[in-house]
Amino acid sequence: MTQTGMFSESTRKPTRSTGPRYLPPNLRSPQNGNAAFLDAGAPEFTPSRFYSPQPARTTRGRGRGRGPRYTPRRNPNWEDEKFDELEVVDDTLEEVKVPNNLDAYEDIPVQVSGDNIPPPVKTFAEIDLGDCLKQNIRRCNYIKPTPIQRHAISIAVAGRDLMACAQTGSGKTAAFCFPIICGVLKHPLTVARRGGGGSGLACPFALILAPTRELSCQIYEEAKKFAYMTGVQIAVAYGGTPIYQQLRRLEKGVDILVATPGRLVDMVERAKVSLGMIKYLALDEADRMLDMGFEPQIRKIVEQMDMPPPGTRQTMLFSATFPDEIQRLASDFLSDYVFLAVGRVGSSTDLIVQKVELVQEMDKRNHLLDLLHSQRSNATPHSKHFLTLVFVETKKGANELERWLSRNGFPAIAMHGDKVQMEREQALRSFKSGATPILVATDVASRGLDIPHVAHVINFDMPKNIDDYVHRIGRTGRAGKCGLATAFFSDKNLPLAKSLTELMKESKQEVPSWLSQHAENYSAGTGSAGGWGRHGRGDFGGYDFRKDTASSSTYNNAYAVPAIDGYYAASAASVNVPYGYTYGYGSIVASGWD
Ligand SMILES: Nc1ncnc2c1ncn2[C@@H]1O[C@H](COP(=O)(O)OP(=O)(O)OP(=O)(O)O)[C@@H](O)[C@H]1O
Repeated sequence: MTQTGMFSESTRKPTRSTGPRYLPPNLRSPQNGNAAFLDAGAPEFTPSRFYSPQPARTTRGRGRGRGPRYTPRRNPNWEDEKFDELEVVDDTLEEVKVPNNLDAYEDIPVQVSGDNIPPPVKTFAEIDLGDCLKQNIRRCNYIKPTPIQRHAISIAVAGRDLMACAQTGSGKTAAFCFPIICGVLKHPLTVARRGGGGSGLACPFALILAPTRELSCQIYEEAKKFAYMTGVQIAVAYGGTPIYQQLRRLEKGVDILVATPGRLVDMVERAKVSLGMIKYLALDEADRMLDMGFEPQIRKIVEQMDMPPPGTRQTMLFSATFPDEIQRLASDFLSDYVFLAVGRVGSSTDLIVQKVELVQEMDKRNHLLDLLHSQRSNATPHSKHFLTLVFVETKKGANELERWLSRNGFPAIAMHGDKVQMEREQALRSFKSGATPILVATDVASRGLDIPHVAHVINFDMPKNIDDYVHRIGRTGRAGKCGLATAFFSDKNLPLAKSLTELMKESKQEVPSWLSQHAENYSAGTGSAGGWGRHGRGDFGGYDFRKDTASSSTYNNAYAVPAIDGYYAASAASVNVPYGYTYGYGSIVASGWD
């Protein structure tokens, strides 16, 4: 029998399920925007504000706080905004709030390589982030840093370039936002120098690039929360909406610009944005930004538009996946960088229960209906509010499935690149709020989006490669919560069998025997190594491609030290371990990273 009991393995004919379907704990028993720009009267900042925050409004923006009254110098360019309003408020789903469980990331091995690596921290308090930012970190309820944050923030605040890879939902956004905001606060620019002096040319100090409009907006919203009441000016630029509104905002001056590449190129070519002052450059979903689709635009932005060169600017690349060839390409943009991998590059988190079902193309719709009916009938008062994200291959397929699900009693909405931006945003809003609890999307929704309450990701059509699968399923199981991912695997997907098997094994998932068999047959038939060949060596563990080329003597300043509380603390002592150190379990250290 197949893993799911839905199909007979020998005939592969569908046999309707009679027994109860598997539902993971998160679906069973659940104890488990676009606001206007910046703060209410945010004051112009000065270096002293880095260390001396203005008194917080203790009611989180509602009414007056206690303590000494602070009347900030109002800047007419800033519109009133309160911290609470910077959050995506989804009152309808308030009752299903599941707390983050960041302890889930404690056991993940960490590998760091490079020269003179700054040691990690255990708490936010240990890093010199400034009082204002620290206060906002507390406001966001970030009690302690996740592993990627412990390492990356310390490395970035020390001024080092960074290529960082960590699992989906493990807090990479804050890992690049905090050092950037901290850097801006330490080197404040005058309004004129940041482009707000009426020159019509915005000169941001930091640039964060992301591949999709929705992700840019999300990073922008997050960054605004982190920079609340600091005076740091943040703006967003993305396509699909009138450029003039965004340009008007930029005319007021900007410290941190979050952008999609196309819209940014347009603005630079219109001489509305200069990249000449960029000190910090962050690429989120960096492997996507440097793959064939985006690479020419990124090269143009980074190499031909006045941006200071590597070494002068600080560059940070983040993703959950980092194929070798992209690492190689990315090194053009970096200078003496540290490579950081939390978990193995491109691995998935075992917080996500992965199910693979053998379903032929013509049976997929009925199979999906069965799955949704079963989910509905097993739902508890709590889990009935959870959201389901269904990935399909084509835009047309998304529209068709949306209509078909809605006709069959499952309210769904589609999101894809052929929809106008307003429709895309509307779809996402409706999904996030729970008004339409099923989103049918193409890969436009596969990366970076942090949507609370997504409990189930269904790969109705499998993606073309395993990295996309990792990002897609990563829309659930975030911030330490669990999630479920179901994949419909058909004959079309045989080339994916080996890498999927390996990914599942590594994430401690049960691999159906038919899938293992396909994996063996397919790689034997094609003579292909398949699987993790994308990382060059077919091994497990974080992997810095420089290890294949660098002489170890270049990287003799690294160290490894014993675990404290299940985590390894750094020691200043160099023990002359060639090329990098590894945090985590001994078994991982010996697993072939060196
Ligand atoms: N230190 C922390 N404490 C509490 N919550 C956190 C912390 N860091 C991040 N989070 C929360 O975890 C969630 C996931 O974070 P984030 O979106 O940055 O993940 P990511 O690693 O960028 O994921 P992806 O690879 O999908 O882009 C967010 O809701 C964020 O607010």
